[in-house]
Amino acid sequence: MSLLRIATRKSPLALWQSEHVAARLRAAHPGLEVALVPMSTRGDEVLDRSLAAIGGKGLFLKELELAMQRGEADCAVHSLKDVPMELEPGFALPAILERADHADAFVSNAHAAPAELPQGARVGTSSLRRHAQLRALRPDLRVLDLRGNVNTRLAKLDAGDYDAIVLACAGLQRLGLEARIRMRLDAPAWLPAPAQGAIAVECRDDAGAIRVLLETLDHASTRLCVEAERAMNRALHGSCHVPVAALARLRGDAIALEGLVGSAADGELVRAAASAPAAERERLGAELAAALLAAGAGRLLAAAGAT
Ligand SMILES: NCc1[nH]cc(CCC(=O)O)c1CC(=O)O
Repeated sequence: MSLLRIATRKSPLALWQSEHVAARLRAAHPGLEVALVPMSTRGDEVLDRSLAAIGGKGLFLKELELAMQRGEADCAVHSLKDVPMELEPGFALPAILERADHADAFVSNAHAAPAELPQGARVGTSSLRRHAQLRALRPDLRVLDLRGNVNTRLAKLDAGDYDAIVLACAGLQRLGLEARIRMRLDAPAWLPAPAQGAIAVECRDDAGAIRVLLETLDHASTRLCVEAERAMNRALHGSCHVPVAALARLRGDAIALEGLVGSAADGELVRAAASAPAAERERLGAELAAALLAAGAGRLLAAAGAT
């Protein structure tokens, strides 16, 4: 193979991530030519309706998968947290890159932390997971919808539409916007989306040579952790537009997994944590999901329309 074509969304973050994968591939495979194929997806175009209403986050992948099926691209780069728990049949994720910062970021021009927001302040996020955790911290906050790419969301904050917003640290760091982070929102009090901060590369599962090439970028310990997080998420509902958070960390040969299910309506959070040998990460994820359900998470998921 001499040319590898990477299908990518066109947002600045998606382009950064795809350029990053391209640079890593060029470094690992001298002589390989790598080109980006930027594409628009329905998830990027339809901004006036919620993602759930237009079919969930899989919409960000669909067009890229069609391009691979048509033979117009060899692989596609995604934020793993946007990849559905069940991949489309015929596709594989041969590379999960080393995870960047997994945490969420509190971003505000006037306030240094959620605790310092005035009573009834307006906080922007369209994530049920962030919404529920914000309401758990501060039931008085007014959580308002906020869609669009990272730069668009920051522009809306700067225009005064919100007193604060919550974004992923990883996205801000990749875009050179780390200075916008006022406070990291981190475990155990605050949990990220399953697989947040990890970049994944998808290809057709029948693309043997491409798979082998992409596998050179795979980061084993990141994969162990995000597979545990995704197993938990999969056992809870099967989609990704739900108030579910998870964080797995490797401690020697064991994985420590924390998870929560929340309610955006009233800020109730159901939490659980467990550890297991890394080899048993799928079982660990399923068992943590069962523990969350036993603690009442099913009612919160049903209320969020996830079941
Ligand atoms: N929902 C969009 C999205 N998908 C991945 C990231 C951040 C990068 C990552 O998690 O690797 C973001 C932006 C955000 O949540 O602020």
